[in-house]
Amino acid sequence: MPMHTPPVLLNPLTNRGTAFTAEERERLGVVGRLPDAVLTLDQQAERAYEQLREEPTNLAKFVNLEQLHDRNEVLYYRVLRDHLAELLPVVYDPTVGEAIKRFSHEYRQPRGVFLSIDRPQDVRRSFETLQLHPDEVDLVVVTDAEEILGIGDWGVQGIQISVGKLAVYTAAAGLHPGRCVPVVMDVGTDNEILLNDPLYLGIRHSRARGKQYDAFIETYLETVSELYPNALLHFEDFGPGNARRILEAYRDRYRIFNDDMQGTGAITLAAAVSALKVTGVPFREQRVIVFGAGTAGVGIADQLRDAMVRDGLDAQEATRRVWLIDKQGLLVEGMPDLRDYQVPYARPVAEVRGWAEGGIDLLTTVQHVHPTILIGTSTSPGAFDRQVVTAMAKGVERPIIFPLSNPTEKIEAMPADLLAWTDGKALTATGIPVDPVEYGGVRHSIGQANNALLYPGLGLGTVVAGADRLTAGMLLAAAEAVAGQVDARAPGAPLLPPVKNLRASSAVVAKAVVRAAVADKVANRQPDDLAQAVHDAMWQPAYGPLPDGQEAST
Ligand SMILES: NC(=O)C1=CN([C@@H]2O[C@H](COP(=O)(O)OP(=O)(O)OC[C@H]3O[C@@H](n4cnc5c(N)ncnc54)[C@H](O)[C@@H]3O)[C@@H](O)[C@H]2O)C=CC1
Ligand SMILES: CC(=O)C(=O)O
Ligand SMILES: [Mg+2]
Repeated sequence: MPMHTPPVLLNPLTNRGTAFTAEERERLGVVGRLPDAVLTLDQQAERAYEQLREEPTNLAKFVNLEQLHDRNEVLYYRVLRDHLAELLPVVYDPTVGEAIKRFSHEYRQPRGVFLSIDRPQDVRRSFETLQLHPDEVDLVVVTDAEEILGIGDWGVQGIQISVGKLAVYTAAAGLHPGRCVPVVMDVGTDNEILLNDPLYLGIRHSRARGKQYDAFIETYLETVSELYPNALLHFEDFGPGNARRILEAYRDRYRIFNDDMQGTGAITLAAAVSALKVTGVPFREQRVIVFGAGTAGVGIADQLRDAMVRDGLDAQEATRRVWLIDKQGLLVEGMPDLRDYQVPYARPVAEVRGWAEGGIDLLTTVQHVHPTILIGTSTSPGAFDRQVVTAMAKGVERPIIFPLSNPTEKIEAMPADLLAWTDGKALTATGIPVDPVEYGGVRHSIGQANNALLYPGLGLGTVVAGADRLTAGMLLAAAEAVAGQVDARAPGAPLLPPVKNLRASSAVVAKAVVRAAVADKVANRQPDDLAQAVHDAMWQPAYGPLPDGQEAST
């Protein structure tokens, strides 16, 4: 018989390692299987952090933290919570992009659920292996990895974005890690690097599309919502065609959320609300250019357009104040390659006649439109260059410029350049974390307009309300709650709350979301004491009493 290791030490949700007391070691049958000393969680956290600091690169830190995650979840989240601003860029954006590219080579052990399009009959039993009851799951994050961050198709390796998004939900908003499930739908990959890599761990064929793909999505949604009827179903980093199609087809039937469209739209709206408090110019007078008209770009366009409608414009007037640019240039009516979701924003031919021969580029559009807001969701690094930015600054006193592409190597412009080119006037926020910038004797803190600053509180609010659906009202409430936490009018102040306050910020967002869910009549719970209910729902990384039934295991 092989040597036995007690399961309590192997399960990261139960393992406490050297923090098990003598009495617990006795009770759990692990006597003699740990060194003698009994450490506190704080001591363990100090040691884990020390080990982490010795790692030479962010990728090595990522691997170190994942191994800790696989050994002891409480300790992992304690370290993450205590050093959130420092470690969020390691477990999430931008390092997670690097980890996704390296997944098959850095692989240590599985985490999450791996669904294969070649075996749709296994979807149900794959989830059943988790042995979770219908009321034991709050959240399922799934990706098909077609458009991971700005780095494209990474096949099965995209599981790490589901894991990373969930780490943020727990660290930032206290979603219980044992009630959250990361999933990858492996539908094949068109990435030749992966298909030709002998160590690639996913299915070795091109991406399934059409009927087979659609049936797989349907199977997924039916199965997960039947097994876990209360769970929020979060979709991440699907390709532009599928992301929107899935949300629109199923948003009325299932409790689904597309983070790249809805979360990004809402955090960008929050940053814009904050910036307009500085400029004093209302939404109905904004002129917006969105550069990169894909999942995130059009999600943002929709949110900003809706803000203009709330500010008094009719839908058509509002749409006319948003200019979308994609690979072919400014999107103009009648272009043969427009995607269906881009069509409403395409400009009339008459408007742009004489602007340019052929495609109309960003600079030309800026020179004609005099935008007040410029958004980057293009994955095109450096696209907001000095010429574009100075042209924009000629037409507006305080240019609002959000280069949102991730990871770092994809960003349209760095804030230091934006501030230098506009003599410190730019109001900016970025998708990646950026250090403060000194300019003109002012220290400018740069808000992180990343959906991670919003979706944790949104998810927590949805869970606390027991909401049947995630409504537009809940998204708007989340955006307003984020914006309400900052006053960007002081020189150099950020447009968004800092990451180090994310836990408190998420609680504020969650309360606003519960109120909106009640107002939208989708809430199944309406707590009398909302602040307490949100606080109680937030899982803390601490060793409580051992759960009932956790006895010596063989
Ligand atoms: N800050 C945040 O919270 C978020 C940021 N993003 C970032 O936005 C970027 C786009 O992501 P998705 O919208 O999901 O991808 P997507 O693939 O749906 O959209 C990208 C769009 O940019 C266009 N594009 C590519 N090169 C271009 C160029 N040179 N000029 C103009 N347009 C160009 C593509 O044709 C496509 O329509 C990524 O870098 C992603 O990391 C996405 C979601 C959230
Ligand atoms: C932040 C995020 O969701 C993205 O870049 O895709
Ligand atoms: Mg994403």
